[in-house]
Amino acid sequence: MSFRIQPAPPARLNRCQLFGPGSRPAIFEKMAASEADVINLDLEDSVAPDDKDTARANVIAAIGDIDWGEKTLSVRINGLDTPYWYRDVVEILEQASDRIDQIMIPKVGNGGDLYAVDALVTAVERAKGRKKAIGFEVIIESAAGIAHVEEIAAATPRLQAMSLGAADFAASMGMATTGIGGTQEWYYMHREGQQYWSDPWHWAQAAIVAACRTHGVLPVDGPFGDFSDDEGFRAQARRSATLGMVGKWAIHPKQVALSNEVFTPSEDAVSEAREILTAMEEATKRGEGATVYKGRLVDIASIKQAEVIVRQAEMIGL
Ligand SMILES: CCC(=O)SCCNC(=O)CCNC(=O)[C@H](O)C(C)(C)COP(=O)(O)OP(=O)(O)OC[C@H]1O[C@@H](n2cnc3c(N)ncnc32)[C@H](O)[C@@H]1OP(=O)(O)O
Ligand SMILES: O=CC(=O)O
Ligand SMILES: [Mg+2]
Repeated sequence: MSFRIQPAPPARLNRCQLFGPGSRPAIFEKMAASEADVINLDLEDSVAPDDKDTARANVIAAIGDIDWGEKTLSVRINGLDTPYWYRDVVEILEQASDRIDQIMIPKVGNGGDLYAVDALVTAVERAKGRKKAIGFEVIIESAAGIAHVEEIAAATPRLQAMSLGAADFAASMGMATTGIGGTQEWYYMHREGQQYWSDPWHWAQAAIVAACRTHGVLPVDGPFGDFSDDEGFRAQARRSATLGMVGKWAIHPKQVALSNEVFTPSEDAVSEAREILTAMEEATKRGEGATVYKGRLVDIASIKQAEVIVRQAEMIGL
């Protein structure tokens, strides 16, 4: 046990991040009207190379012109391996209104990548006298990214959130699939004529959650490509929530309600968590560190578990 106290992540909702291409301004108002906690206007992979300049201009205008309500507003810039990213950073910070909350940096490979973006962002913010320091979020979506995940989580105090990007991750790892998240046909165990599907994303998700929790960053599950498969999305999101992730991307508006459903604790879960806290308060008054709740052990660790759910419920206002 370290003497260091685990830092709290940013106290804001991140149950669903809705993405939309910066080259498709007709959907921006629809994104703003959605129930997503976070909006990601994309300049990266959903925008064709010839549209990069127009998309950047659309996004810069939309940041100030559209009423984004209480949402966290984020722009996904292009990767550091492209000729576009520095202009994304410079033009957004020179021209966009203070309504932007964060930029998302894709395909981060090590802590030095974030140092480089931080240096550029800091210089432009100072030059323009911007009062609101912009936050960062990153996507772990390469072999290098997952190999250096803890260094990345620790790289800058600007970092708020970290997502697993299953599509690029699979490509970078050489995984034999074109599926984006969810169950993979060939990833199964075989016993006595039966197949049992396992979860190829689990180990990377667990590494991301551990790095994020160590450094006070929000861990988020990325895209689930088959937006016709609601049950597949739910199952993926439930596994992520169980592992400690706080939310998931929506790459189509119909995934927003599914994600909010999974990452909002149910009434039963919240009542049970509150009852555990009460049971432990009473146990503490009796001088006991452990007691029985509904026929099972609860102890001081149960207080911390229950507090995770109660804190989330309080943020949502349940
Ligand atoms: C996989 C790796 C990644 O990097 S994922 C992150 C980057 N990708 C993206 O940002 C893609 C985001 N999604 C989209 O571009 C679109 O949703 C795609 C998947 C192309 C589907 O668009 P479309 O064919 O218009 O869908 P649809 O006809 O079913 O739309 C129904 C109504 O919803 C709207 N809509 C569509 N997409 C969005 C969105 N992202 N946000 C908000 N609204 C959206 C459509 O305009 C349509 O609205 P209406 O009913 O006509 O009023
Ligand atoms: O950017 C996201 C991904 O899955 O790739
Ligand atoms: Mg990607």
